[in-house]
Amino acid sequence: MKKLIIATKNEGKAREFRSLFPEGEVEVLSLLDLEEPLDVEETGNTFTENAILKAEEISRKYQTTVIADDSGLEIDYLNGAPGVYSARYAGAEKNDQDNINKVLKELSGVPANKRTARFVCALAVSSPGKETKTVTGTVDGYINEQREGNGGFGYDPIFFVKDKCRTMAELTKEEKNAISHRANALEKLQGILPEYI
Ligand SMILES: O=c1nc[nH]c2c1ncn2[C@H]1C[C@H](O)[C@@H](COP(=O)(O)OP(=O)(O)OP(=O)(O)O)O1
Ligand SMILES: [Mg+2]
Repeated sequence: MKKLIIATKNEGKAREFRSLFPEGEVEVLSLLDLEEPLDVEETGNTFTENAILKAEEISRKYQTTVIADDSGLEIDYLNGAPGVYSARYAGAEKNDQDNINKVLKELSGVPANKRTARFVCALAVSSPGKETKTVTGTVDGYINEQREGNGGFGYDPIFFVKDKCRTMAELTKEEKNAISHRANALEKLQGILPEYI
């Protein structure tokens, strides 16, 4: 079976990638399945730059095809923050609950029509001896007043999906996979992926 490493230490992302690839066709591993994985520093100014950094470094180390995902939340009222700092918004320990609390505090009292936001996902695919390619996917929504739902990960409990009238955390796995920024980006990658795996 073809093997693909997803250059992530985020269990939520790894779970979604496993379910986005048809079972039995591609074996999807993440850095959480490997011993002593590298920690790639995210020094880029954009999601795309960070995805390239992660994909190329991990692909070089394991000499195999790697997809990296750099993603996050852009809130218009905060001029695009937390953006590339989404994971470390409330501090270096990358705590989802602290990050959510910080966003809710910053948007406290802000009316519904000014709470527009989007999730962005940049994917980079890298393979030894091949040119790295990137794609980006997005999904639009609003920042909810409080947490709702237990599904997903990260900022999902406060991300109200425009087209679903529920938060991302209230959607089933299948519903999220049908509309998410990650699924949207992966769809764009499908056409070129066979050249890499
Ligand atoms: O579908 C999503 N639903 C909710 N939140 C999400 C989603 N997708 C990204 N996010 C948030 C989580 C984290 O705060 C940041 C990603 O940061 P990002 O650096 O790309 O990932 P990470 O550090 O958790 O793992 P890694 O770099 O090992 O892939 O955006
Ligand atoms: Mg990261």
